Amino acid sequence: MVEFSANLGFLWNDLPLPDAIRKAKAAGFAAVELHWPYDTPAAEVKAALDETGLPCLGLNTRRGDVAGGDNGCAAIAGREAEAQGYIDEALAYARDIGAMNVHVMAGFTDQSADAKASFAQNLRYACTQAALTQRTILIEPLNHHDAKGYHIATIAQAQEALADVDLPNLKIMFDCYHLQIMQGDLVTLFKGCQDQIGHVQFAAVPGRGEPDQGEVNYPWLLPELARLGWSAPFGAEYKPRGKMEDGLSWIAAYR
Ligand SMILES: O=C(O)[C@@H](O)C(=O)CO
Ligand SMILES: [Mg+2]
Repeated sequence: MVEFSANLGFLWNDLPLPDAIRKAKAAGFAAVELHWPYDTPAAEVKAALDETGLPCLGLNTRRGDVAGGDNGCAAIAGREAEAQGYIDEALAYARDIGAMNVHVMAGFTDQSADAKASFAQNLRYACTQAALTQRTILIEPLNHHDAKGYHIATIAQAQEALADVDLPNLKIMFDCYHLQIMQGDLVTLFKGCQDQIGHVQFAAVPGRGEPDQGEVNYPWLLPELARLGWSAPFGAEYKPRGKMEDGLSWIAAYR
């Protein structure tokens, strides 16, 4: 059966994280994943995970100065100390709550050789630290409408970064929403990098709402990716169009 992970960066994000975890459990999700949980003590998140029995699949490194336009800084030359501080923080939080993946946010760059070198240096650091506790580091191509100028926007760019680093615990976050916008042909794209994928996410295109309308036929696509071998929960990373609970009927198409 296809299972889902509730991305609590978008779902129930008006609630304290422990309550959002309980809501995800009650709605039938098999896991949760987080964006930036740092305002909530890890012990509170861990207690809610233990209470519900839900695993947390991952969380992101901090983005830096968001009001100033940052979206991560791991590929910004000259900010390595800051980036590595965010990596340490994220890995410590992940360890405390038992999350196995940390998504390292690259930031906006000119994709110069310096940016690529800085990204590789920071990712090597992240992977080496993550390996000490058998964790995986993720990088995610983001689409050029929502995140214009983000360091990686395609699978080829992510694969180039993986090749530069060449460590087995660096994987790709395959977000169908971003990749449909940037590349399309999602099944072929998935097959071309399947062994390099660490997590799969999805949302409607366009609009990023519930995955029940738009360009991508998810009730066909997600079972197809499962048939091809993807067995972990798919990350429901969408922005509810209306009231959160009213939008959950999309799940019925998979039951
Ligand atoms: O797709 C996204 O935006 C997320 O997966 C994320 O981690 C933040 O950019
Ligand atoms: Mg995503």
